[in-house]
Amino acid sequence: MDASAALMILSAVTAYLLWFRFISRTLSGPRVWPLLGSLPDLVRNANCMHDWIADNLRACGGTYQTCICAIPFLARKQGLVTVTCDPKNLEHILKVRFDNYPKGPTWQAAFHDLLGEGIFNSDGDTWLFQRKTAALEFTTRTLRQAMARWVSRAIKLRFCPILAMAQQEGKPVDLQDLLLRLTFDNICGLTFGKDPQTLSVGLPENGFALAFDRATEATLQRFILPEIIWKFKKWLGLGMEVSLRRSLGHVDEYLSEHHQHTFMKKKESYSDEFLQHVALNFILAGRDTSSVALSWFFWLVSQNPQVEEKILMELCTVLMETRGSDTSKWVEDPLVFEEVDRLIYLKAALSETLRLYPSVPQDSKHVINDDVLPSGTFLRAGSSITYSIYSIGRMKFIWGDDCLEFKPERWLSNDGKKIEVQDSYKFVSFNGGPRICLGKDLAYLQMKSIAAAVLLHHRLEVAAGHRVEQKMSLTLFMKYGLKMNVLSRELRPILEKIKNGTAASGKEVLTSNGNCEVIEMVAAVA
Ligand code: HEM
Repeated sequence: MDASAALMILSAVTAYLLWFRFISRTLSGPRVWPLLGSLPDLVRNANCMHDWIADNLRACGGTYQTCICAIPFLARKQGLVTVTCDPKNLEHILKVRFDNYPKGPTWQAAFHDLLGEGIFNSDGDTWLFQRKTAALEFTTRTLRQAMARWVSRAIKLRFCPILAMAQQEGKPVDLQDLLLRLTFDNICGLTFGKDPQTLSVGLPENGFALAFDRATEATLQRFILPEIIWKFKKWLGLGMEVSLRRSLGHVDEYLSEHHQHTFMKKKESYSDEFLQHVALNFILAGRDTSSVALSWFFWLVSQNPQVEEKILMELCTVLMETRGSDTSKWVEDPLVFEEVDRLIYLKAALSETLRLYPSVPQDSKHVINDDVLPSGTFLRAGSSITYSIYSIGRMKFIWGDDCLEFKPERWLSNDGKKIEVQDSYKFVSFNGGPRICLGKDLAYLQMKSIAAAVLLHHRLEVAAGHRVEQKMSLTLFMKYGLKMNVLSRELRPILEKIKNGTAASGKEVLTSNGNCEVIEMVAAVA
């Protein structure tokens, strides 16, 4: 090697070391390794990513910056990542400077084959147009009634019989799988006007559901690789890209047979392809989110018997008022909307579940122009910012010292009669700002109906030896499902409690509308 080559190598190494020193100092957060950035830490914590991010955020006061790869060009181009859970920053990104923080090109490119330019995967005018059209539909009673109808039918005709059979046979069920099937059937009913009945005795496989799952999984793989690599694999037809292409073929086939959407179908100017993508976006939005929230809810309730008891006391009180004292009438039919609407404590318990186990644990946005967050953090144009919804619910500085406890009471007003309005950016499990979840009210209606029906009929306990762990995915699934034993529900002790509670306090505290008749009925039943 001659002297000039040695000098060049020495200069390159020195330049790199200076750059690395700069990067390590500028970025606060998890360790930045020479060349590999925070990649080794990321790999090491791959199985507990959400808790690892929460620990980092706790240590850094709510916001940190890191880089995936410390090589100068890559670090600048795509490696600089800001992670935050500070509600003020969230309000800034999701509302105040909404236009500066779209989903961005990386996200859109990865999801384009599956979701096209549907509402989940678009920005700017394309998104705004769909948002306005869908928002009109989501505020009508028709959609709410349709959801109530699809949910009630599936609960009565299929979900309850499957649980009753499991109870009779003494066999555990995978509740997460049943719930996924149930919410898939509901959302297909709502979107196509037809229930595919993937939740039926024998649990039949459904080609569309399987293809859809495979396509989502293959799409997620794209986020692990740099864009250029997965695009190259797609072009060559390699690895998961083959599976993605095949699955998308099946999905398209199904959609072209069933594309009678309940909304947007009236506007005949839309192309079939566009309408199919609209449908897929709604299925993705409304299926996994509600079912994983319910899985964590049933698990949390099984671990917190005092919460379960309060849910049941509220449920019995409402049913006593609406259906009388004959308890056989309580389980004949699922609850109707007016009954579901009165279950305030149940709604608080579901919100508390979503605070600790948000269905979408991390979300991210692209930075268009240089900006400074309210926390003082500088964001470079072209970088991305991740907001950790999972961490927001687990910070003492946001939710207090008891932030890790499951306490539905924190959502209630002092008299316990209504949900206390929370600062919206400390609870972003349904997102916030102009892109807030459109299905929030439908989701509560659906989740409350399902939770009420299950808890009224059954007591659930985690099957012996079953491990409840988080799966590292865009949605917070349980890695091994949720195996639960289904036991019968005995309502008598609850009714006794209502009776004694009322007698002891001498007040009508247990009637949701102060109706004295209820107290007499409780006495009669218990
Ligand atoms: C517990 C249940 C649910 C949770 C936790 C939830 C959460 C979310 C979150 C976090 C987003 C923002 C995603 C993003 O932009 O990256 C979102 C968007 C959305 N959700 Fe939900 N969702 C739920 C149920 C539903 C249901 C049942 C529907 C439809 C029937 C629905 C429809 C939508 C739509 C259309 C969007 C896109 C809004 C937009 O980009 O303008 N969601 N949801």
